Amino acid sequence: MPGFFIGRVKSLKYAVKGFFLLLTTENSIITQTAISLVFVGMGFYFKIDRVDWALQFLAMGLVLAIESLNTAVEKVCDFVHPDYHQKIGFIKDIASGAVTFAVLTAFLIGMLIYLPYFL
Ligand SMILES: Nc1ncnc2c1ncn2[C@@H]1O[C@H](COP(=O)(O)OP(=O)(O)OP(=O)(O)O)[C@@H](O)[C@H]1O
Repeated sequence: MPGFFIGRVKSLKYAVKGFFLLLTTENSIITQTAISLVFVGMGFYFKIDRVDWALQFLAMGLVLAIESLNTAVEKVCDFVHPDYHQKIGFIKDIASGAVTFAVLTAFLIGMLIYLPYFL
């Protein structure tokens, strides 16, 4: 049983390490984080309500999580096959497509929250 808990703590340690690696080394994640912070600022400026904060954080988390997985897929592709290959291109394209789903969802949530303030 103690082995189970030691294993979980170690997994958490690696997860936190990966979190900081993404935030400090990956330009796409740094950019998405900066955009998220702009929306946090907008949330304070327009005094959005609790549900809108929750939806906004959900949208930000969704985009950052999918973008992080996309980065991992790109790294695996580049590691296993650094040269050009049609299948690698296809895999990278559909991984980016997953990011597009998340970004479109976040865009719709952003519109629903902020559009009324501009009308
Ligand atoms: N080895 C490859 N073989 C075939 N096509 C590739 C290969 N590498 C990249 N591509 C094509 O180029 C696109 C961009 O790939 P790339 O790895 O540069 O990602 P990116 O979107 O520019 O991400 P990042 O800016 O985070 O590196 C892919 O979606 C794919 O269409």
